[in-house]
Amino acid sequence: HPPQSHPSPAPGSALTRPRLIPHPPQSHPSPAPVTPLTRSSHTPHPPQAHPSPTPGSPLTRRRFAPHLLQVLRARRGALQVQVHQAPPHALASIALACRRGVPAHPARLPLSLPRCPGTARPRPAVPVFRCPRVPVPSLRRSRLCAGSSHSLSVAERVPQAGRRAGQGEARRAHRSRRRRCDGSAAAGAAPRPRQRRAGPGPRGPPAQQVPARGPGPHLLPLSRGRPCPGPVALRLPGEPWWGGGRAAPGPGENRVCLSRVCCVCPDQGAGGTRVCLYRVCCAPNQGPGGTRVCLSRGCCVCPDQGSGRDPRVFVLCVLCSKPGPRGPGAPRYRSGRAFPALTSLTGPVLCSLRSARKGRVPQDPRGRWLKAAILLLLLFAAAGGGFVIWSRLPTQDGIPEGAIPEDGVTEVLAHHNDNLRDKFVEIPCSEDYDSHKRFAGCTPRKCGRGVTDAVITREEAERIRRIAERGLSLGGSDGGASILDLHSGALSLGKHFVNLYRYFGDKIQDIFTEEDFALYRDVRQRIQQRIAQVFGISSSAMYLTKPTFFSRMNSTGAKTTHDEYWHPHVDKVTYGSFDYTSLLYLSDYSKDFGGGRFVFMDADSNKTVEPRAGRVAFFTSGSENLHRVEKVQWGTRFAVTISFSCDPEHGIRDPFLG
Ligand SMILES: O=C(O)CCC(=O)C(=O)O
Ligand SMILES: [Fe+2]
Repeated sequence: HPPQSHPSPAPGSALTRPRLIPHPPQSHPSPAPVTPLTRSSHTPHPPQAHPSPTPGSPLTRRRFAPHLLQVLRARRGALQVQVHQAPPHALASIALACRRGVPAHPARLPLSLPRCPGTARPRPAVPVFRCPRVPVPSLRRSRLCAGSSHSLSVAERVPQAGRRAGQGEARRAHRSRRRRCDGSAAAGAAPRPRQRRAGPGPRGPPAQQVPARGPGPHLLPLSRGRPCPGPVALRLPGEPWWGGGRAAPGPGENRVCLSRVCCVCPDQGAGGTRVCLYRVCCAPNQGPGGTRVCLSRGCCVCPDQGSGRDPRVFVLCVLCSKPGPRGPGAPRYRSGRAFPALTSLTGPVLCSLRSARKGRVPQDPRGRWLKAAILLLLLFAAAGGGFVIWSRLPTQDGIPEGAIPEDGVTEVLAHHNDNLRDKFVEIPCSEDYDSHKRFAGCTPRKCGRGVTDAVITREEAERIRRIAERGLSLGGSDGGASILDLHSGALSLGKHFVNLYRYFGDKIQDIFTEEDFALYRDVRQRIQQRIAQVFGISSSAMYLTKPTFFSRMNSTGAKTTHDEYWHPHVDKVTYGSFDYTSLLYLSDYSKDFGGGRFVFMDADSNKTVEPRAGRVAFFTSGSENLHRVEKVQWGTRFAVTISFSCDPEHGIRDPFLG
């Protein structure tokens, strides 16, 4: 479902590209007559035809922003491969880590990037240099783990720290982690940073695109978790739960502690987990955060933010577990008990009962007793608190029952039978925009959400829907969500995407007419003007950005994470470049399809927008507008996501035929 994973976009910036639509007909003969793509007949052009990562030397910390390192190291040091073939979610996380300046699309990068030489200083590819350095608190100074990237940078430091400091803390932590969590306990095995796989997010790539390397953690289902102990949320009372934490500046800016030994950095996560960490985990018993489950004393996950069994969520937690120093000066729980060292944290136990056994080293009996006690405790918790946990288990769509009311408790912001002239609700802006370059006359100062049925007529919507139907009929996802991006040509096909323009070449004119495209351009122009008017900004300071795409959703089960459109997400986090999102609905809720309502997820309640042909919903893209789409229950839902950025560098052109 990620429009970013456009199969083969033309290199170069969309703004400078002489021709937006690539037509390399020689190598890809166009089929005639125009027929739907089938897997046997189409010739995909996926840069994602991932070559195996080129082994490079470990990237040194000195050279890379740790955030970025995190992302890159997650692909085992294969910088060039990582960046080049980065699936959309990885790019998003790089962008997130770097905050800005990271190319928005892999195609803008040189296709063959230099290897990182074994010993010499690595010569990283373009994006690395574009990342501003962000100070990360040193391990020694910080007793709290500052989230995944911090922890990962611990892992990075291990070999050096180990050599230098012998039995240093980092080395112990690393050994312990390996022994318990990654199943690679064999003596002498090379230190291996945890593979982080970005979560699905609303538009994550298929998991199989990021193959796990080596034995991964043996994951236990979330149901073995237990409700969180009181979190130390760095949040002021009364602050909205999405209002962010008050914590140290820098990457830990939004850091929120789930316990005294585990903090997360919402601004550093990747993929779906980043949505999870993005405030939700951090919400102390409010909103979706109420569904938070702790896998260990210091490690919580949000089952409502993606599959609770998602290893990515888990791994992040593992990385979070970090022991505080021992000794008299060591920090203590409120109870007065000292923080346990990592070896006695329950995280690893939960992480891998099996692998922990395999790689076990002799332990002192106290540790064993402690473990037994913890296990017993968990058993009791499972029995006694069974109902609580059960009631919070994710439902089929990944949303724990009770956490997000399905019906009844929600407020309807826009009913499908209403014909709304203009409805607008102003809400305070989140801080998301502060971490991006601001553009006068565009970057939101006034935030909110609006719905209007007065910009696009139902007839226009119907015509647009027919364009979508025509295009999507040529392909279509195996799962319940298909996309068509007229700008890049990306079209869902089976479990992947193909480039419509490449495939059909000039034959594309048999599918679409210039009239179709003119209508599409006109419609987006009018939506842009309305957004500008409502938010009091200048329309000319807004740039259409990618992904802008048609979506077709039905009740077919998801076959890949692309199809999982229902995850709560924040567009600015998911897509990076978005400042204003708009949705033009092309079919009617309750007439053409059931389910599939758009839901703003606020702390106090959910607010739904019921799609209606010609209806435009628009909102600022930051976390003040966390949202999701309900699963479609029956029928087919068509919509267009039209997105705008204030950054001209992220602008894309309208599609033209010919
Ligand atoms: O189709 C919708 O209603 C919402 C889609 C969405 O949230 C998105 O494209 O980011
Ligand atoms: Fe969205």
